[in-house]
Amino acid sequence: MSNVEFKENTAIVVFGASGDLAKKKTFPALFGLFREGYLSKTTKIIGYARSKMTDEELRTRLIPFFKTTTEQSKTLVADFLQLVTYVSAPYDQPEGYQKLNSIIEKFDAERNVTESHRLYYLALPPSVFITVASNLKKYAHPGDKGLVRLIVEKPFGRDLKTSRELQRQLAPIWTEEELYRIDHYLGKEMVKNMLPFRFANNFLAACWNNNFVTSVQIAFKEQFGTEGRGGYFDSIGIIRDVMQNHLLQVLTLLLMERPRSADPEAVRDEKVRLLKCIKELDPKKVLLGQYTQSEDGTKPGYLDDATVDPKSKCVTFAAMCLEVDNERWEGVPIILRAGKALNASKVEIRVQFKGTTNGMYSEVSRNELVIRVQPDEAMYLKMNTKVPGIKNETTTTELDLSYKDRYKNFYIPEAYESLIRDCLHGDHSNFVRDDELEVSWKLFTPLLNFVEGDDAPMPLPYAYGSRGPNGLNQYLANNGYVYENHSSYSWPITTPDVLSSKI
Ligand SMILES: NC(=O)C1=CN([C@@H]2O[C@H](COP(=O)(O)OP(=O)(O)OC[C@H]3O[C@@H](n4cnc5c(N)ncnc54)[C@H](OP(=O)(O)O)[C@@H]3O)[C@@H](O)[C@H]2O)C=CC1
Ligand SMILES: O=C1O[C@H](COP(=O)(O)O)[C@@H](O)[C@H](O)[C@H]1O
Repeated sequence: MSNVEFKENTAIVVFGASGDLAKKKTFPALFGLFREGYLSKTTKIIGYARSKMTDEELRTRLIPFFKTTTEQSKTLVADFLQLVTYVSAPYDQPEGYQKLNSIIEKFDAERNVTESHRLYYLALPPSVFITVASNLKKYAHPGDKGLVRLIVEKPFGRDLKTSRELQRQLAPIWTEEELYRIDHYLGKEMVKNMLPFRFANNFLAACWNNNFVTSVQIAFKEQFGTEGRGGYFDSIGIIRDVMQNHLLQVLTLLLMERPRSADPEAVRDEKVRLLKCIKELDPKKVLLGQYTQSEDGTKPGYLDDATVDPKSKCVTFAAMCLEVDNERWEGVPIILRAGKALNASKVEIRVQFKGTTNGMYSEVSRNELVIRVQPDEAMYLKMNTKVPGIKNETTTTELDLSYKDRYKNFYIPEAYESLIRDCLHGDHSNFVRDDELEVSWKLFTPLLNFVEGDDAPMPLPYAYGSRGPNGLNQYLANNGYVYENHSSYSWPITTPDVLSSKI
C-alpha cells in the first residue's frame, strides 16, 4: 500500500458538496485540519454537486459549521475559503468530470507538480456512488502521472448481496490501495486509543481473557429520535445504521489479537481474524424495540412520524449477545446494544470481571472497566478499596482517567478530521477493508432478513427517554452482566454519609 503523503498542492474534491454530510462533517473536518496546520495552504478544494451555486454561495453555506477556537477566526475562515471553489455538474454525464480534470491539470501545471495528488471524497448517497466512481476513473484519473485516493462513506450496501454487488462493480476500477471506506467511529479518540491501551500495557495481558472477564458490553445510546427523518430511517433500522458497522468495529479492536506490527494490513488482518471467530447470530436471541411517545407526552413515538408507515416494524433499539469462538473469549457473552430516543446520549464499553467468590471479600462488587467513547472521553476501572478512616470496611471506587481533567490544551480531532488526515498520509489502518465488510455483512444479513421479513415480530415498545424495552435489564442479566447495588458508589466525590447507607 502506498503511504505517500499528500502534502503540498493536493487537490481535494468533495462530491455531494451541497449535501448534509459535506456541510456538517466533510468541509468542517477540512477546515479543522487547516486551522490546526495539518492541511497546507497550497491545497485546492473543489466542491462538486448538481445544485446550481456560485463559489461564494457554497462558501457562505459552510461558514456556520466551522469550529473556530481563536480570535483570528475570521481571517482563518477567509484563508480557508479562498481554497474552495465549486463545480456544478450532473453525476452521470462526462462533462462535469472532464471540467474537473482540466481544473486539476491546470492547477498541477501552474505549480509544476510532477505527480498529481488527488483525494476524492464521495459524500454521496449509495445510489450514485458507482456512477461517480466509474466516471471519475474514466475522466478524472491521472493514470501513472499521479495518485488518487477515494474516500467512500457507509453504508457499503444494505446486506451481503448488495455489498458484494457494490464490490463487484468497484474492484475492476478502483484498487484496495486507492479505496478508503470510512467508518467514522474508527476516527474517534477513544476508539483509536483501543490499540495502545490494549497492547502497550502489559498488566492487561493477564486478565484480558475468559479466565477473568465475565461479560463485555458495547452500548450506543442517543437521547433523540429520528426527528422527522423516520422516512429515511425506516428502511435502515438501528442494526444496519450503527451496529453492523460502528459497534462491530469497536468490538473487533477491543477483542482482537495483537497485530504483528503497526502495518495497517497487520492491524486489519487481526480485525478480520477476530470477526471470523464470531458465531452466527441467533435472531431469536435479540431484543428488539421501537420507541413510543415519552411518558410525559412531550416527545413523539416513532410511528407518530408522518413520514413513517403507521404499521412500520422498524427497529429503533436492539440488544444482541455475540460469542467469539476462540480460545481467548469462548464463553464470554459480548453484548451489543444500541438505541435511539433513550435516556442518555453516550457510547460506552463496559468489561465486567469475575467476582471474588469466597474468602474475606466475597461480598464486594465486581471490578468493571468502563471506556466512555463519548461524551467526555474517559476510562475508569471500578475497584474495591478500604473505606478511609478507622473502620475496616471496603467500598467501591475507581481508577479514573477523565480526559477533560487529565489533559489540558490538547487538540483532540473530530473523527472525520482524524480520518481525512490518515487518508492524506496514505494510512489505511482506520479504514474498512473489503474482506472485513464481507464478514460483517455475512454475520448480520440473516438477522436483518429476520427483522425485516414478513413474519418479523413487532419490536417491543419503549418510551422515548427510557433506557430501552422493559426486558433490557433481564436481558443483560441473562447474558452474564451482574448489575450491582450502586447506592454506596458516588463519583467524583464520596463522603461518609454515602457510605453509611451501605455499611
Ligand atoms: N470518569 C468518569 O466520567 C466517571 C464517571 N462515573 C459516573 O458515575 C456514575 C456511576 O457509574 P457506573 O458505576 O459506571 O454505573 P452506571 O450508573 O453508569 O451504570 C452501570 C451500568 O449498569 C446499567 N444499568 C443501569 N441500571 C441498571 C439496571 N437496573 N439493571 C441492569 N443494568 C443497569 C447501565 O446501563 P445504561 O447505561 O443503559 O443505563 C450501565 O451499563 C455514572 O454516572 C458515571 O458516569 C464514574 C466513574 C468515573
Ligand atoms: O453513522 C451514524 O452515526 C451517527 C452517530 O454518530 P456519532 O458520531 O454522532 O455518534 C448516528 O446518529 C446515525 O444515525 C448513523 O447513521
